[in-house]
Amino acid sequence: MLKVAMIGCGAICTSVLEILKNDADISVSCVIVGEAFRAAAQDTLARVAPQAKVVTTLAEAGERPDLLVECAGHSALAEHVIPALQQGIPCVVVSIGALSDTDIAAKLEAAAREGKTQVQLLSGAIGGIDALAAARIGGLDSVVYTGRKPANAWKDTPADGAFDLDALTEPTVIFEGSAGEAARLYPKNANVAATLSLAGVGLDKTQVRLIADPTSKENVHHVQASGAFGSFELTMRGRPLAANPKTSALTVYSVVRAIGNLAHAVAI
Ligand SMILES: NC(=O)C1=CN([C@@H]2O[C@H](COP(=O)(O)OP(=O)(O)OC[C@H]3O[C@@H](n4cnc5c(N)ncnc54)[C@H](OP(=O)(O)O)[C@@H]3O)[C@@H](O)[C@H]2O)C=CC1
Ligand SMILES: O=C([O-])CC(=O)C(=O)O
Repeated sequence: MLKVAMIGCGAICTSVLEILKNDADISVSCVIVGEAFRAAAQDTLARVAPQAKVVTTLAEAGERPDLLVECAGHSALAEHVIPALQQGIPCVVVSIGALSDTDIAAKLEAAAREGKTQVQLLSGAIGGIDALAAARIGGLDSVVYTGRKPANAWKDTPADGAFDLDALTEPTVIFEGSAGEAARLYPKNANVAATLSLAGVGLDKTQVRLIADPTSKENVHHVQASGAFGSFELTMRGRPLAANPKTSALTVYSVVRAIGNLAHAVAI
């Protein structure tokens, strides 16, 4: 039985817990939340993971998990993931854009080395990371990423104000630049851009375009990569989660897959 601690009790975590409650090989022992979120998290866990404690730090849980799963936000890496790695607890994370801060990226790697363990950067809402990371070994020439989401997915971002999102009638480019800049400006919407960069040509060289599309009901991720291996082009049309239109449902399944691969006898 794999004992799992989770960080964040939002859209991804709740959907992950709903799926995991039927898996006899996995037990979620605690969910780490911010102090202000304790009561709401208790209500959620009563429904989807009654055995799990609500805590604000891993230390408060009083027991060591086999795995720490981050599905909270960029700040959770410094706050919870780095200390856990230092203690030798393996971690999987979805807030990959946090690594656009080179200080956090360096501390994450140093912590995993110190704890003689590993942090796995999950593919989340995007596919093809296996192909891209393999292609990088032969040498990549370019990676171009376009992220297109419905207009409401850009609420409470720098695009909200710079553009009148409610009044858009056609697809509108709200950002064009490097993946590093996209990840910093859009921490809840450009984790895919960061993931593609880290697997590919890096945060500065990965070209990113972000589009608010009032005609779309999907989160559409388009990637073009070329290099010594040849080239590929990929389009993912992700269904957004009802609880958070910024997040594609595939992110949930990516987390469940990663946990299952560590818990089950056969991994795929
Ligand atoms: N790799 C990928 O493809 C994707 C990655 N993501 C990442 O996953 C994150 C979570 O997504 P989602 O579940 O949809 O978002 P939600 O906003 O629905 O839930 C996130 C929850 O985590 C909490 N939280 C944030 N920071 C911390 C922290 N440091 N410690 C404890 N709790 C924290 C939030 O609290 P509060 O609201 O108070 O901040 C919120 O309750 C996104 O922010 C993004 O970084 C999302 C989609 C795709
Ligand atoms: O879930 C998605 O479609 C992608 C996303 O939010 C991100 O890249 O941060």
